[in-house]
Amino acid sequence: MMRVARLILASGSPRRRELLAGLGIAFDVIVSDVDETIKEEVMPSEMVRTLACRKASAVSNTIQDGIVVGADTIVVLDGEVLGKPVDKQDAIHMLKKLQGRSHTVYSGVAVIDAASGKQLVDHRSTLVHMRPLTDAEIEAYVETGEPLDKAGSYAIQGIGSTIVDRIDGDYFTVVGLPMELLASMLTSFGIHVLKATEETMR
Ligand SMILES: Cc1cn([C@H]2C[C@H](O)[C@@H](COP(=O)(O)OP(=O)(O)OP(=O)(O)O)O2)c(=O)[nH]c1=O
Repeated sequence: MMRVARLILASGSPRRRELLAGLGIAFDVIVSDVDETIKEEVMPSEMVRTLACRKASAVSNTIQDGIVVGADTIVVLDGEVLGKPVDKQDAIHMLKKLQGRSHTVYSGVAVIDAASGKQLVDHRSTLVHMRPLTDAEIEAYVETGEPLDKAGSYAIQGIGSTIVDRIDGDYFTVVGLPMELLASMLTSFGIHVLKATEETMR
């Protein structure tokens, strides 16, 4: 039988958990409390890479063995970084800025082998075109509660699907975990998604 190293998702995001579960590979979830502030001015790509590494290493530092995956997602409009809203007012404010315009979603992924310390980090970005929204629509959307734990205050996979006109790029990057990128990174750590799936189906 093929040896599959213990895979660990260093994320409290239910979306990331569901996406990884969709690959059919067993994994554990270990969530750590990391400081998500970055002091220096950095490019958005650098920001999501740094935070993904911070999340993965916070977990890999606490274990001896395992392949740890961390990720981070931000929304960027005209150079302004929109993270998760602090409250409903903040969510309304973000959506008023995003409506009727295009923005870029950046997702960083870091994979660390806790035993060897080997580390890979990369990112993807996707352009999202949001349709124009009335103030009443924005308020109704925020009242659903869906925007409150999402970068940019919307979820493309949920009710937010009705406010996105179209995207240019990878859908999973917007949801928070670029799957094609992750699978290719895992290959470098000996975890072959398609081969592993074949094994489990036998
Ligand atoms: C834009 C967008 C973001 N999101 C979510 C994905 C992430 O959970 C969240 C961005 O916040 P993150 O700080 O990247 O992640 P998190 O705090 O939820 O989880 P963790 O740090 O433990 O991994 O926004 C969606 O679910 N759908 C979307 O369309």
